[in-house]
Amino acid sequence: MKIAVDIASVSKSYGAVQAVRDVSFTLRSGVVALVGHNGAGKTTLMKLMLGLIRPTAGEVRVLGENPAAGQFLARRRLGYLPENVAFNAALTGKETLAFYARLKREPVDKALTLLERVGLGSAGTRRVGTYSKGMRQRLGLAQALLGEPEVLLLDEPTTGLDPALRVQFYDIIQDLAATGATVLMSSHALSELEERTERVIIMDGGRVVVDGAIDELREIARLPVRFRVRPGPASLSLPVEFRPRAETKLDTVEFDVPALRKMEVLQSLICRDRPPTDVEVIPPSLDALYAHFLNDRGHAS
Ligand SMILES: Nc1ncnc2c1ncn2[C@@H]1O[C@H](COP(=O)(O)OP(=O)(O)OP(=O)(O)O)[C@@H](O)[C@H]1O
Repeated sequence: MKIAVDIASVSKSYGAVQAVRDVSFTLRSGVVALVGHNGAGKTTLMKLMLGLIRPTAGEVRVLGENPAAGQFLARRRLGYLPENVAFNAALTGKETLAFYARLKREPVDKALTLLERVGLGSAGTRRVGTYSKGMRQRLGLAQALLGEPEVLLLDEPTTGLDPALRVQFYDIIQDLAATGATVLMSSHALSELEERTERVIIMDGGRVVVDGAIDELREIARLPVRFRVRPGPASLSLPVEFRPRAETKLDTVEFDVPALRKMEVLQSLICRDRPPTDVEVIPPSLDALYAHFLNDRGHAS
């Protein structure tokens, strides 16, 4: 699989502010989440990939080219949805998309089919000034999808979308990733990323704190796993070290077990004379992993 984005020892300072510090990673096809507190450097990294700003040190390559070079031919193969989409309120959705299609030298007819794809088909003739925030966000996504980009950079794309639209949004980007595209999205909505990204890059203070698949992050963090046991008619006696959590529901018992002892505890539960009627083993969530990696660095989560 070819490398679509190559960030090599990249730093970016704005005067005294070090927004990005010695960051290196590569992106191939698939969906990658870029997460971190406000000001962690996520947007700055995306702007570097777009060639809107130049690195203070290091090298950025997107689709084999330097995006800040005068003739960045790969620009047409890039899509970008900024954090705050701003459109001309006087234009209709169709006119807006046609305008961006011409800028990107894409056929306008084909571009307009994207309005259907993001669920704005019937609102295409309405002026953007009358759109809700979610509708503007979807128009922004349609603009970013122009020309079936090979690299799609999305800055907090699901802000303002209701739960049904979020599901639709993830379906669209997963379809695109399935065709071999690279999708990098920054987000604060960790719980919805968990099932939908193959890899997570956590940033803090301009640096990459950890980078990997969620299971790899779990492996590194070694946070306890949660057991949720339905004892059934038999009462559940637990070793003292596994004290039930206070908020346990009436018919279930929940307790935390060190990751390395998961199988041993599971086996001891199942091999009882009267085993529980149900056992759920819940791995640490992305929220918990995020708090763990950032707390390690002396932050409150
Ligand atoms: N044009 C600029 N001039 C000066 N400082 C800037 C500029 N752009 C960003 N910064 C600073 O660089 C740091 C990183 O900002 P950036 O916008 O990349 O963070 P972020 O992770 O995208 O944050 P958020 O989640 O709030 O969008 C912040 O301290 C920010 O104030």
